[in-house]
Amino acid sequence: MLLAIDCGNTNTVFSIWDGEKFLFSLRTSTEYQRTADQYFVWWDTLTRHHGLVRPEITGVVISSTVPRVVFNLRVFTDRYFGIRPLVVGKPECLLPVGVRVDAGTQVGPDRLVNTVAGYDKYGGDLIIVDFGTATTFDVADKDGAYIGGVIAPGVNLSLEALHMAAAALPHVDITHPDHVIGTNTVACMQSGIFWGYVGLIKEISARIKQEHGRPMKVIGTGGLAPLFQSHAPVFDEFADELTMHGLVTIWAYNKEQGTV
Ligand SMILES: Nc1ncnc2c1ncn2[C@@H]1O[C@H](COP(=O)(O)OP(=O)(O)OP(=O)(O)O)[C@@H](O)[C@H]1O
Ligand SMILES: CC(C)(CO)[C@@H](O)C(=O)NCCC(=O)O
Ligand SMILES: [K+]
Repeated sequence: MLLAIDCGNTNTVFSIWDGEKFLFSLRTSTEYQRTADQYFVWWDTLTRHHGLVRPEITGVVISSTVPRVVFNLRVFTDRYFGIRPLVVGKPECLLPVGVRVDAGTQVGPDRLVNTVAGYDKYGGDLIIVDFGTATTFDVADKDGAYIGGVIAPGVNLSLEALHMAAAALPHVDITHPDHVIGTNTVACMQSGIFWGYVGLIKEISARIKQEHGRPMKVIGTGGLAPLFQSHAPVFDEFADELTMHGLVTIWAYNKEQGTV
């Protein structure tokens, strides 16, 4: 079985791929101090909970937006599975799509993985909007190459920033507000964030399409994509677990090329 690990700035997700489907996902906060042994205790408890006792892991693929966490993940996979992971962004990890950006730019591996997944599922000329710690727009060209995009603050980060910077603004959770005109502080903040992001997504997508000059499909993914899509359709499609799909695709490609 393949273990796919997606480390974001907020959360780290482990998913087990049995060759045909994902069996389940485990989510933990991203902390570079977490040791290999701590990962194992967590892993062993939760895989048992899902009915797998010491699953036989034969491959590991990692995408990490936090370079520091990779060290302990490497120790974890080496110590407990005897495996050297394939790490997206490292020179030995080949990508099935091109990357055409300014020389010397370090593209976030999650964005490359999303682009690979998007191209595999939908073909080229895509805008992939991912709601994580940041809200990112990844643009895939006709041939699937990653050609750049947009980085905006994440939804929860924006709410947190309002709370941190203004003494009278509480911590609130994102939700779909019934009205645009808020009649209390929480409703005002929820409206600002929800409708503000709807506007952001529409405006940025429209401008990307104009600049790109060819019809494009807009794909939404990440924890908060369904909330937006269900109340204010801003995507052509919602893709669940797009990053995980990309990790499996990259693993399969490297297997084909003989790099793993
Ligand atoms: N209705 C909701 N209200 C608040 N948060 C939500 C809601 N639905 C999902 N989430 C959040 O979305 C997160 C899942 O999003 P996702 O995995 O795409 O990104 P992330 O883990 O927040 O960021 P990153 O991948 O950058 O670490 C969950 O951890 C949860 O906190
Ligand atoms: C933008 C984030 C934080 C989104 O997870 C990540 O992709 C990242 O750290 N990117 C590096 C810069 C870039 O992608 O251009
Ligand atoms: K993510």
